Amino acid sequence: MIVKAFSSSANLGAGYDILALAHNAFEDTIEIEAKNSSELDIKVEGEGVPLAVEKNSASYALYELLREYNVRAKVRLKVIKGIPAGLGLGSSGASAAAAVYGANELFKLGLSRQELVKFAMKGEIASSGSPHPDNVAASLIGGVISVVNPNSIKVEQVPINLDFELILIIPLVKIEAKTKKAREMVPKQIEISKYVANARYLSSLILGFIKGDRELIRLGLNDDIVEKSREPLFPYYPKIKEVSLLNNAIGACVSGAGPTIAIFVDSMSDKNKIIDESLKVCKAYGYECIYKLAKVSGGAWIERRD
Ligand SMILES: Nc1ncnc2c1ncn2[C@@H]1O[C@H](COP(=O)(O)OP(=O)(O)O)[C@@H](O)[C@H]1O
Ligand SMILES: N[C@@H](CCOP(=O)(O)O)C(=O)O
Repeated sequence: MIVKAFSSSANLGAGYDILALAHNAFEDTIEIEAKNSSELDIKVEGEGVPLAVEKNSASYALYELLREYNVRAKVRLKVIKGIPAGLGLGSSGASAAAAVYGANELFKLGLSRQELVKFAMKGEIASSGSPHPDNVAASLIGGVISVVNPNSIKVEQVPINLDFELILIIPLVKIEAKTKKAREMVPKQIEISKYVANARYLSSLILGFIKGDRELIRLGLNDDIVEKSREPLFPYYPKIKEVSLLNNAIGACVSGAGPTIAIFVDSMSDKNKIIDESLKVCKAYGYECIYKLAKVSGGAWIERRD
């Protein structure tokens, strides 16, 4: 069986560990097949990813799912990366999402996409040390998702009533254990005024998506807490955001834990100028960046069943 899942941008605006968006910028592919066996055994194959079951987000998630449902089988799991890892594009989350989605079909477990989030998110323990559900939920379910409850895992799709696309500004860097480091940078305590400002942004962003209100989305694509605390990882971000807004972008935010920047644009935005100016900002800060256009995408899918 061949399964695919798209990349994602998490932490939209002030939606840290809450709001994420699946997009068709890149996709991961998982090959999964199983033979009968008296016990569960998973063999990981792939290039450029850890091959130890407990170190690969896809096999870690798969193991948790199959153990929970007492599946005894010899499973071959091949991870074929299309999403560059460590750049804030939900790379670890996408293959975990594809792995559990494929296993659910292969072993006829009958779980919903929402129910599979609980297992896919465990895969993020392998990649970042924390089971954050946002990326995997977006890659599993598609669209824009909001993690309403991380414990009972309640995830809802946010209706999107504005036509927009993304310009992803992607620095070609390698930050070892990037998301793990980025999560350690988030403050444990904040002033109430910062909480209220971020709650306003989040409210504005979600209302903007639902009402299709460009101005509300622009107001909502801000974060005074997490993005600010992680800025040393992407010093070019404030300037990229400034030049994007000057050229009539809807707004911009850090994609996941970065270093990629997601710029929301529509027919009113000067896309070419935003791309040119943003790449110049990258250079000015000493980074080599590429850009990728993307649209909101669907969730994981079965490419081939046999
Ligand atoms: N299946 C996988 N796909 C991508 N990265 C993985 C996978 N399994 C484990 N990893 C590890 O996770 C890290 C990348 O994940 P992360 O830091 O969350 O960045 P991102 O999700 O932005 O790609 C890398 O260190 C990589 O070795
Ligand atoms: N909410 C997470 C999102 C990480 O996204 P990634 O694409 O950078 O892995 C976090 O900010 O830790």
